[in-house]
Amino acid sequence: MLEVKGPDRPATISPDLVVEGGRTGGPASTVDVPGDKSVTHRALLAALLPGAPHRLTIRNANLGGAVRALFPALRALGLDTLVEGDVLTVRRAAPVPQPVRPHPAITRWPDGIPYLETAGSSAAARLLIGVLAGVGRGAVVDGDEVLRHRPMDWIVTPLNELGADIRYLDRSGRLPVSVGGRVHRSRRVELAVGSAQARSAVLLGAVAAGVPAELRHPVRSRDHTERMLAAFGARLTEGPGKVAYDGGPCSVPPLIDVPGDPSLAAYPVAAHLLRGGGGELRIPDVCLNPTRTGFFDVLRRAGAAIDYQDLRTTAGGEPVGTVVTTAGLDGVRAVTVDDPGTLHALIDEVPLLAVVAARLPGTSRIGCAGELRFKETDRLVTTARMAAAFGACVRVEPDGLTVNGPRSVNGPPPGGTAGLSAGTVPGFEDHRIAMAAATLATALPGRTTITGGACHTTSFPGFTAVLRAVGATIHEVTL
Ligand SMILES: O=C(O)C1=C[C@@H](OP(=O)(O)O)[C@@H](O)[C@H](O)C1
Ligand SMILES: C=C(OP(=O)(O)O)C(=O)O
Repeated sequence: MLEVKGPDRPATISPDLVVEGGRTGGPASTVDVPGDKSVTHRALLAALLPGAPHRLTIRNANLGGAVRALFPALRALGLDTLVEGDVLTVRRAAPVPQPVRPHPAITRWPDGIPYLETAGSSAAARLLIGVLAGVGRGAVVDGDEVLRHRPMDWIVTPLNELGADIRYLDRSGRLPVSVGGRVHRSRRVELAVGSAQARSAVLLGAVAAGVPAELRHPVRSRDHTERMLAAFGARLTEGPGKVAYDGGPCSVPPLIDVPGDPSLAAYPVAAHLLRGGGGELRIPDVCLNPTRTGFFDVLRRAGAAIDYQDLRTTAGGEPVGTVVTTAGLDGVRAVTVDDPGTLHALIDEVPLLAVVAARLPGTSRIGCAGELRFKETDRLVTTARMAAAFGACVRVEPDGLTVNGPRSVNGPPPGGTAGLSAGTVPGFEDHRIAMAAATLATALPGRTTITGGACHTTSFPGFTAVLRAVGATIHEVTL
């Protein structure tokens, strides 16, 4: 029996998701997905950079739980957030203190600095710590019970090398931390992990402080921070394995447009491919930054009909276009991810890629994925357990997953289920696991219940509506 490592998952707190699979209606030929979560986080935090406008408007914002997790912390720092449709406005306002989340070992919190807490969002906490260290604003940064188990030394060690004074208030390497001092030493720092959150936190710290720095990194993972800062006028030089900042100024514009989230577009694309039967699906205005398109690129290389059209570049420096997919997996081969760059370009899509791979003939291998053990759950283990509940054969390796699909070299029969069946499947209160399960379930005849599956709102508000638009029958069950 596989164990889910890390913190005990909370008892299911989200409603279940129920999918009546195999009953596809007439799918829409075009669907939209929300704005990108990573770009929205960065745009929001830009409001804390020196010289940021008094009023910052973010259009097409992702308004899922992970982004909203930043609102109370920003409010405590004197920035109010106003949501109108998918437009997010950040304005200066009187600070509103954030209530302290009880902690089993801390009864007295540091005096005189605000307590900031970003619920379960690690991107929010890590990037916030970087910006605070850069602007020299003291604060306590904390998270929920799950986030308190995720590694923070990835950012604390390099930021302290640059002169910040970030201290662990309980366990070493974990939240909560106090942020003090200020980035002031110009250094070359080596990042231990490929995490884009780590690189972004340190880069934001250096740029917010106006202190030159060179960051050596093992993988060029998502580079939205670099693109955004460059669009703001920061002078960054990039080379293999490094990014350098010269200490010069940058200026935050009053309006930031967020492109569609490719990690979210992956679900309707996968549902459409799994459903089969031809027919074209178009998803416009998706961020096609190559550090994010790994899911599509890997499947394209394996023979899936996925195309990019209407390509252009936004003012923020992000490539954007329409993702066009033709339904069906006929002739698509097993997939292989064996380099860190590709893995990081699909890091949040690994659970989804694994369930798609369970429908591909032969053995698929997703490697270089050790960092997935430090997400909301150990996603190598939770992916395997979720997939096993459908009857899929997914093996956890030290650094990834091996997925055994059906044997036939000709692929599964059209509309066949490759030995997978609907049933009750754990969602582990992890949005990526729950959404991958729901997507596979759309293609399997019968009813699948994903326990706690409605946690998809963390990153994908409107997930059920988008799946319905591509023909799925899906609803939430509130007990
Ligand atoms: O930089 C970001 O916004 C993110 C980077 C990734 O995490 P890591 O960079 O830690 O791999 C990703 O999993 C997360 O959803 C968002
Ligand atoms: C891992 C994720 O986010 P974070 O690391 O910011 O919690 C995610 O959205 O899948």
